[in-house]
Amino acid sequence: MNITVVQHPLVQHKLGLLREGDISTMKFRQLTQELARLLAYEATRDFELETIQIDGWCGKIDIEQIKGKKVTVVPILRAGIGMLDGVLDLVPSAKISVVGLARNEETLEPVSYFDKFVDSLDERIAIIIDPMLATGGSMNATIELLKRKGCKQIKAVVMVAAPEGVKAVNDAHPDVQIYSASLDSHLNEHGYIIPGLGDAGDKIFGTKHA
Ligand SMILES: O=P(O)(O)OC[C@H]1O[C@H](OP(=O)(O)OP(=O)(O)O)[C@H](O)[C@@H]1O
Ligand SMILES: O=c1cc[nH]c(=O)[nH]1
Ligand SMILES: [Mg+2]
Repeated sequence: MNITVVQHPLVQHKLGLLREGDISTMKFRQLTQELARLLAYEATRDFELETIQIDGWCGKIDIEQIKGKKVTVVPILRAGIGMLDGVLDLVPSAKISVVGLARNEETLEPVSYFDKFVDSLDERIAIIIDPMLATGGSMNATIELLKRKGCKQIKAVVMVAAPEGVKAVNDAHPDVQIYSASLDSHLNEHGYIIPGLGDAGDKIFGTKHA
């Protein structure tokens, strides 16, 4: 299975705190941002650098900068929004593309309701963010939208992944690297990740049901 599970102690500690059953909206949101920041650090580790010359205080010097056009971060609505600020802390000049998808609770198929992409996607690295990779339907739909717009370098950053979703993405898009804080056990009969986090969107937006 092609996935990078980030084993950093801070990542594992924060993930454990997120799994608390009756966690508050405030705590879930805060931990999601902290985790997103750490996961983004790992996902950007292989970004290419180029050397440029600038005027330093003592004359011309060579410095390194990230090569190419600015990255685009792609939150999948709604829950992906919860990770956005954490990722932007690390890549503050990133452009943001948005994809709105909601899973049909019966069929588990993603239903598209919005998208808005930045330009020149063929020249940008896209980092898709969504806390949950369950069946993989939402992630694959987003990857397909990006590829249709010409995007060639895509990374997927999630907090928790199910083996079923990782396989679905690996099979359809072997070129897309997946980063996660955890590879969990399986999906239950309702398509929820076990042990997972429950409904991440509801927990981030405070719409969680009793
Ligand atoms: O891998 P999949 O089976 O497609 O499931 C994962 C998707 O489900 C959740 O979103 P949801 O549809 O609940 O929307 P929300 O973010 O508005 O809560 C989650 O945030 C993912 O986008
Ligand atoms: O476990 C899951 C699966 C889909 N969406 C969620 O928010 N959680
Ligand atoms: Mg949801």
